[in-house]
Amino acid sequence: MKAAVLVEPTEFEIRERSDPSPGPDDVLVAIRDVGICGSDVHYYEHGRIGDYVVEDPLVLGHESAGEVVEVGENVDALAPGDRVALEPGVPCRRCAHCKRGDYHLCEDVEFMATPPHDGAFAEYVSWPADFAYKLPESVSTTEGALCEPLSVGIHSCRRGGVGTGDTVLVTGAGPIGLMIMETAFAAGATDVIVTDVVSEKLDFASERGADLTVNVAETDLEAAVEEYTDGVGADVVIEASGAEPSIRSTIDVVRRGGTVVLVGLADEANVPFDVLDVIDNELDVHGSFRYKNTYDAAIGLLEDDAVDVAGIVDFESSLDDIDDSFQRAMRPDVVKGMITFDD
Ligand SMILES: NC(=O)c1ccc[n+]([C@@H]2O[C@H](COP(=O)([O-])OP(=O)(O)OC[C@H]3O[C@@H](n4cnc5c(N)ncnc54)[C@H](O)[C@@H]3O)[C@@H](O)[C@H]2O)c1
Ligand SMILES: C[C@@H](O)[C@H](N)C(=O)O
Repeated sequence: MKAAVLVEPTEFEIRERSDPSPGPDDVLVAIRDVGICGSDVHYYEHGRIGDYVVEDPLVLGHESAGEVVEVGENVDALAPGDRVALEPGVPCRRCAHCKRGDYHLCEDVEFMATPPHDGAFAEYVSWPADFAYKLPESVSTTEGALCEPLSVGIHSCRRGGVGTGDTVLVTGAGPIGLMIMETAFAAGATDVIVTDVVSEKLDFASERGADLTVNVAETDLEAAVEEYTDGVGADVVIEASGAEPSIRSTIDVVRRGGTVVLVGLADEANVPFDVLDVIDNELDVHGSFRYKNTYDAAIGLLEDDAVDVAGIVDFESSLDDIDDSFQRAMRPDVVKGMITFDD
């Protein structure tokens, strides 16, 4: 099979690799669509994210979906021809975190495209069948692949307890912020405010239903939220930019007794946070790391047309054009690029 292998920062090689063969509990999937995520771009540009360093040639891509072409002998739930979305993180299933149900916190998780584990920019992937979710007829493999960022949105809204009638502030209008907005509306939020520093991103968020957008490079966020919420503040603030000023601003714009969810990964681990504000205003501050038990929910939301994920795709390209696609995905006005494979 063909696979796009990152051999050096900013250098892919299309290499011929042997087809993977599924184990007894696995399915072999012919990949159809893979999204280009910000973390793929980061590995492409810098060859590392924090302590995760690309030391050997690595196949990137963890937002994927395709068609089952072979199943292992123990697999009953899926059959060749089924279209599936692949949940990219497979936990050990045995540790204390897995056993208490927090499998996304497993320290031995094998996550696609996180060194040393290969991802899905390849013609075939063999994957545990219980981390491959069958797509109904009405859900495309593009949407199946985008169940991954949608899952980040679902998990963060669950962490924030987003509910009916809430005003939710989402900071950052990248793919993750947009997926959080989609999920917040589906969870019953009536008002979603979105921030960014790029006006095109905010225009796009408005087109997709944001009730208020704030360009924080030009406008005072606290004043804008105060005006919009009659001085109360947002019920839930979900930080999805990773920008330090944005992280710091979250506790200034959430209402007393409200909830802050931190999703964006700051470049610096030490971001000043006024703990007295947290205590005095009785804030709930949650981290949100990847997701657990979200794929069935994501597919259900897509089947019900309760969310739109395909609308964030700016371009589709082939595996052979992966270098150009990554260069294009790095442009600040681009939200999502996809690599697609022929049937
Ligand atoms: N916790 C998790 O599980 C998880 C999962 C996926 C991504 N992430 C992180 O979430 C963040 C968002 O991911 P993404 O793929 O959408 O990234 P992205 O870079 O595409 O989007 C971030 C957006 O934030 C905007 N921004 C920059 N400074 C800002 C500021 N001061 N205020 C408001 N917006 C600002 C940018 O213009 C951009 O549109 C990243 O930090 C990413 O690493 C976390
Ligand atoms: C969750 C996923 O989208 C993220 N990029 C990660 O690697 O953790």
